Amino acid sequence: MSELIRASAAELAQRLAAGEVSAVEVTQAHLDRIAAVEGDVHAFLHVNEAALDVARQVDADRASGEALPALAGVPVAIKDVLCTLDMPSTSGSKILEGWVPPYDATVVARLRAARMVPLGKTNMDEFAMGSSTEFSAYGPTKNPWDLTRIPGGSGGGSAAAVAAFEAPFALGSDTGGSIRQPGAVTGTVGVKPTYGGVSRYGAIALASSLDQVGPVSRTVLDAGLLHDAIAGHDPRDATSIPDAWPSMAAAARDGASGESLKGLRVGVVRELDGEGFQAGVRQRFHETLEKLAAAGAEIVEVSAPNFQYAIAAYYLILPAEASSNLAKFDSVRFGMRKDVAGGTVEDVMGATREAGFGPEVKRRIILGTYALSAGYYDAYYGSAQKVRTLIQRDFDAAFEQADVLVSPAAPTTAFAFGEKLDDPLAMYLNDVTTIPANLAGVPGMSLPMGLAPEDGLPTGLQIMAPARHDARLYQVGAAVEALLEAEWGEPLWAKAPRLG
Ligand SMILES: NC(=O)C[C@H](N)C(=O)O
Repeated sequence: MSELIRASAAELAQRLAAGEVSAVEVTQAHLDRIAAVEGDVHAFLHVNEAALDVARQVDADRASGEALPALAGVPVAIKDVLCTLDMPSTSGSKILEGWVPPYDATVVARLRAARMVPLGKTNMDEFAMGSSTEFSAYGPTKNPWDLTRIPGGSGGGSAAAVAAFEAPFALGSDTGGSIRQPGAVTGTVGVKPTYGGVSRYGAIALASSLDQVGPVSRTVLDAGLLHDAIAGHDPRDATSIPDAWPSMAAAARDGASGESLKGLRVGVVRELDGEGFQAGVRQRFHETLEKLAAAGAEIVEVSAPNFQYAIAAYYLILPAEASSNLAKFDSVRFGMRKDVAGGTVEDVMGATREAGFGPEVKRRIILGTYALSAGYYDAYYGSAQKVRTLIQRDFDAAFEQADVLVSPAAPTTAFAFGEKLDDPLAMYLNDVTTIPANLAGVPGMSLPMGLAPEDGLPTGLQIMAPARHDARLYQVGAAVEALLEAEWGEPLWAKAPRLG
């Protein structure tokens, strides 16, 4: 295994800038790794044939003395929910099989402007609906820690690619936990930025009032570097916040000393612990709290009584928005078309959607259409929106008592394939800790907090901050990471099976 694939993006950037290694060498090392482990992991739906050309151009420009951006030549993987001009973008669905968009998502354009090297498109649950990648129309991704287990979802491909050293970092999207829950179960770092912090232009929409694009990586600093590369105002996304953002990477560097933990008020959300949480996850969580207290943090218990309704509200709001967002897959404008001999336009649309959408997508379209139908609108969608406001108020109250809120990032470690496939509610419960942040628009980070004693699999700590205070997540996250790594003697990812 080349040592280049185990280097962080920050280290690669430094070595590239110093001329110690070329972008072609770094890219080739990752392509070799992809070739070696993809048969087991299946993190990618498409590997970028142009990756080496992009790398070669970076090397040529560097050789000619051109001043290049800091991450020039660093490879990155991209979740297939994001539109890419030169690669198919399927969102994990058959209905978009082979579809190559006519434009790049803004975040992808920003990676290109930063001269990073796109390695390919990563697997995901169809249209980001799921927590295991088992709903991908192209077969599941396997968890690099245990190939019989799920890598989380919907962004299991991005998380597994990073955990298996196929990419130093990757882009994901998080509507109810799709960056953070895969992060938790693969021992990686995942961040859902503040709603509006990162452009969604060219991100295939699931639920527009919840979706955010964000980074997945092996270190908090790397997540910050990628976050910085994609953040900032985009006039093409009406929900994009116009203000400038502080550097997340700088916050991570600043946090690593641990100084910021002194006197930090860490709020433990009572409702996100206890029943339904795996014993080993709870054990690691409470040990982490003890370590934070020993490092000078003040641990306070906070209550968010309406969080218990978050999943119920989410599964009305999300299907309502998704059913309307997915109406555009009508067989006329783009994507799959199933012709029906002698049929009407409606017949063709019906046949296409029947053939093109998988079971979870159909379930949510039916749920959403029902929730929005005349006579039920106020009872379901209207009530869910009111619950959403109550959850936002719970956050406001909690952030008066605490600077950050913490919980386990997922209730269990990675489960086995098939375990929750026939039980949608059991699948939905995976996001019990992550959904509140989406409903309120606040940022959340998941980072490794050790292996669960009963199964030796990664557990994740979630840190949440008030809206627009993403930098605080990085500062605190880097401090927690340094604290835990000092005790383990090495980062968690160093314990991952080598594969390949
Ligand atoms: N899209 C997400 O953030 C994942 C969530 N598990 C869902 O199925 O909606």
